[in-house]
Amino acid sequence: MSNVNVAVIYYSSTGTNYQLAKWAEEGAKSFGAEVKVLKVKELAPKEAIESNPAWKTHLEETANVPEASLADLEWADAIIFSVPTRFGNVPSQMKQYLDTTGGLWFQGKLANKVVSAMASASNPHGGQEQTILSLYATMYHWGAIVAAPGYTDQSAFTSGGNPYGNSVTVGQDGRIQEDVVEAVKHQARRTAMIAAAVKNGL
Ligand SMILES: Cc1cc2nc3c(=O)[nH]c(=O)nc-3n(C[C@H](O)[C@H](O)[C@H](O)COP(=O)(O)O)c2cc1C
Repeated sequence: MSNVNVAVIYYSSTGTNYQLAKWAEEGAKSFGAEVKVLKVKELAPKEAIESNPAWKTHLEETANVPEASLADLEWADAIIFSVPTRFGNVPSQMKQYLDTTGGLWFQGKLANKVVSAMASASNPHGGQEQTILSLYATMYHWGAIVAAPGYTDQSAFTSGGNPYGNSVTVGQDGRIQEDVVEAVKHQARRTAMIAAAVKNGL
């Protein structure tokens, strides 16, 4: 055990970001971290969900995944986010969760959290990088330490090479087009490793 707590917090309508979160869980666990995979609360109207069978199925399949709370943020030394793009921004479900963190921020309890993020879109250039950067803007306000993967591992060169955080393209068939498994695990391990250094060194 590395005495580091990692929260992997995601939003997913149709499963892509849940899959990224699960690979990140494996990566952080391989560092010896204690890991929680947590979803943010679904806020979409029932009619919208019912109109998309893949969305409805995914929600049912992940009904047992716990919802992220503010206590989870206090517990976590490192947080890895995963979100689908919404026109280059984070989904409103994730934004709503982030908007509940004002109290923790005010008390200084989000400072020095080590964070990184992942994203997905339907198109190869559909806004993955911008979505991650949009999320990082909030992290800078938190006083968090952004542990972007950069090109710190060979896996970056076979996974699409997004240095801000791993990202994927999801085809019409719902499948992830890039081979990002090792790169996601590396990102998670690195985020946990930097959190351990911060926690044990500060
Ligand atoms: C409101 C909305 C906006 C979206 N905007 C974009 C976009 O600008 N570019 C793009 O490539 N995909 C866009 N998408 C597609 C999603 O990013 C894609 O369905 C998602 O990455 C799948 O992730 P998930 O399976 O975890 O839900 C959008 C989807 C929705 C519902």
